[in-house]
Amino acid sequence: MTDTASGQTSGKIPVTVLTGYLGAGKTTLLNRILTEDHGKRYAVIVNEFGEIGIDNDLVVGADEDVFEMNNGCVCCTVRGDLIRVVAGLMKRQRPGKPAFDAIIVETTGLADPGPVAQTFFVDEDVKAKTQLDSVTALVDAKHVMARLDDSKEAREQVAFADRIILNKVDLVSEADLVEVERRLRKLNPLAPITRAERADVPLDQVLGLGGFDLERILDIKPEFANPGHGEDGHVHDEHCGHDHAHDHHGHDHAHAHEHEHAHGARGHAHEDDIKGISLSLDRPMDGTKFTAWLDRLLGEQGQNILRAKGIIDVSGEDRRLVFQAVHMILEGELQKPWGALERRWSRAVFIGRDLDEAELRKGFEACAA
Ligand SMILES: Nc1nc2c(ncn2[C@@H]2O[C@H](COP(=O)(O)OP(=O)(O)OP(=O)(O)O)[C@@H](O)[C@H]2O)c(=O)[nH]1
Repeated sequence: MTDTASGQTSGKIPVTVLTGYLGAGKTTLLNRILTEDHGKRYAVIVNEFGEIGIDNDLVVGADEDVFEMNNGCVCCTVRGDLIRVVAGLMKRQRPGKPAFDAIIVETTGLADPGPVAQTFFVDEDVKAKTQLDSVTALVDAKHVMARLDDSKEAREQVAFADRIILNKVDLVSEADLVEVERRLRKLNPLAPITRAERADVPLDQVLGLGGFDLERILDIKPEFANPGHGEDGHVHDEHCGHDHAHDHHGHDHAHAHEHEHAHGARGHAHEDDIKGISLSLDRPMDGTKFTAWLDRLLGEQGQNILRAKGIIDVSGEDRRLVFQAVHMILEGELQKPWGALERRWSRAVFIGRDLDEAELRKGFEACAA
């Protein structure tokens, strides 16, 4: 029986999983959910973007309710992590006075959402206390067509979703939107598609849907709720193992090998040729130099840069400079001031193909004031 006011079913905490490729708008939606006046308290689980923390700082109200899984990647190492984080959250709940009403999990843009959703069906403790409410996929209207061509993860995210939010409609024409919608429909005929700008969807279209459709997922992935290899307590993720012959969640062997490779790479990316590079600097940076460097970099290599994000300590400036890019589309602004006791440092993450780490590091460090 569903209690529609709370979205909860039989006292279990509803869980919403947000997926979508790098830069699609997941954090934008999350921040809307956290700032909108709905009288609910959400526990948020985010997955760190690279090896240094950035995402956590970009989520509003991050101090209190945001829990990090920073083992790199939700898909392959974090099912165990997710179980631990959820178990920890459950300990904070008190009968009669819940600490929060629902859990939102933001997955990394390179993950197949399957294993994350599966966690809510496989682990007994988690299963007893939570209920997967829905999987919502954010789609970047401008870049999604290319990603559907070249990324298996991007296709899986769309195919797996209970609801699709076609975001960034401001960046493309109506004709292109219709084309994108047709393509999404082919991959996922059932999920409602909602157009959005800055993820401005009514929240009741994302939260408390009671929409996770296990039967549909079992059609796509019959092993979903009954993994032979990942029994209770088996928290190490089985795609990462090298000794099992069966195709566990629709991942094939080639994928397992990609993982092997990627584990050695910094920032742990998924697809073989994609890597994440984390840069940091403990000295203040020259704002003008940094902006010029970033503009030039995106101009020259924007095709290959799937995603970039950073928080920069600008010399002579009390506020932190936050920048984000998806390919060549760059946004940057001065945000909240550094705290009096806070460590001021600059950090940036670039995820892309054919990136030259040494060159990037040199360019970044040359922007020191
Ligand atoms: N023009 C435009 N930009 C948008 C829209 N929605 C989000 N953005 C921008 O797109 C960039 C990526 O948005 P995020 O919300 O951080 O994307 P994300 O999916 O969380 O990204 P990852 O966590 O890196 O995978 C940011 O610079 C946003 O400001 C939109 O509707 N239109």
